[in-house]
Amino acid sequence: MTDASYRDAIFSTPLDRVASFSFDERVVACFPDMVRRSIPGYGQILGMFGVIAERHLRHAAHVYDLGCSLGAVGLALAGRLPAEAFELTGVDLSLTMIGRAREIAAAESPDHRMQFVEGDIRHLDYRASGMIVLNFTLQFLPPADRDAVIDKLFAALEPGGILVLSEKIVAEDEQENAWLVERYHDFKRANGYSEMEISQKRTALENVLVPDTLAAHHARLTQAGFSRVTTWFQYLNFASLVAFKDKDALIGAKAATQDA
Ligand SMILES: C[S@@+](CC[C@H](N)C(=O)[O-])C[C@H]1O[C@@H](n2cnc3c(N)ncnc32)[C@H](O)[C@@H]1O
Ligand SMILES: O=C(O)C(=O)C[C@]1(C(=O)O)C=C[C@@H](O)C=C1
Repeated sequence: MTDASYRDAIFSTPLDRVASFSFDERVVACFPDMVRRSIPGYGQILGMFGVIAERHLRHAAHVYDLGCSLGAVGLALAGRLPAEAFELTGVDLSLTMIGRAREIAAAESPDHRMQFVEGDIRHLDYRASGMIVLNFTLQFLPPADRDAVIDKLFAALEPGGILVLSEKIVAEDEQENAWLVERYHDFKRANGYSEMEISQKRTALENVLVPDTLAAHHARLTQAGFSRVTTWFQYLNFASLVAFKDKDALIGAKAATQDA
């Protein structure tokens, strides 16, 4: 990205009281560095969105990027697909994120049709879409609100449509989960975070980022009506799933340049 991005040092000094994590201006300023050093596989997941879209997106279809932050999903698609291939709407609760996303998209992909709107993905009137992406967003909704959002997204998807859902996850087995969390903290150490940063961020995320199990994600997506759900990526306690609206979605994947 060409934007000025600062190194994430938000939890690097001792805090008397660690406030709940929020996507405020300090987080926006260091967000690219924070996600790169905190989400295992973040860059690899982004790199696959264009590849998946090439195979499943109807020509000129509408795409939603929900909880878009600085618009990385749209930029990833724009890096791979021509301007006429899709139209994208990014939605985020944080107006600061949306403002920066608009600036970055205008600078980096001025020819692609991408708009960024402030909004709560729980209360949106969704338009028909070929692809909907939730890249590390559902985990921030209160658990009780998650089913209804996924139901709405299923209804908004066109025939042949896909939902891509990336999430921090919790393993059902307690020991397996402890191992994954410990290795995740090692991953953060290896990326330059101190013990204090790791522990204060953990406290700040309590009751803010509430992870589900992979089984719960699969069950929710299946319950909403998706015909097929596949976990296509997992790196420690971070995973990405793709949910297909229709039964024949797998054989329905098209050649990269072919129009639907
Ligand atoms: C971890 S970030 C997403 C990262 C981003 N998708 C990416 O790929 O770089 C989570 C985002 O979800 C947004 N968010 C949380 N709850 C939301 C809601 N109810 N409606 C819209 N956005 C929400 C936050 O403001 C934040 O920008
Ligand atoms: O730092 C952590 O512990 C995380 O869970 C990473 C995570 C996420 O998964 O969304 C949490 C908050 C920030 O948005 C960036 C990354």
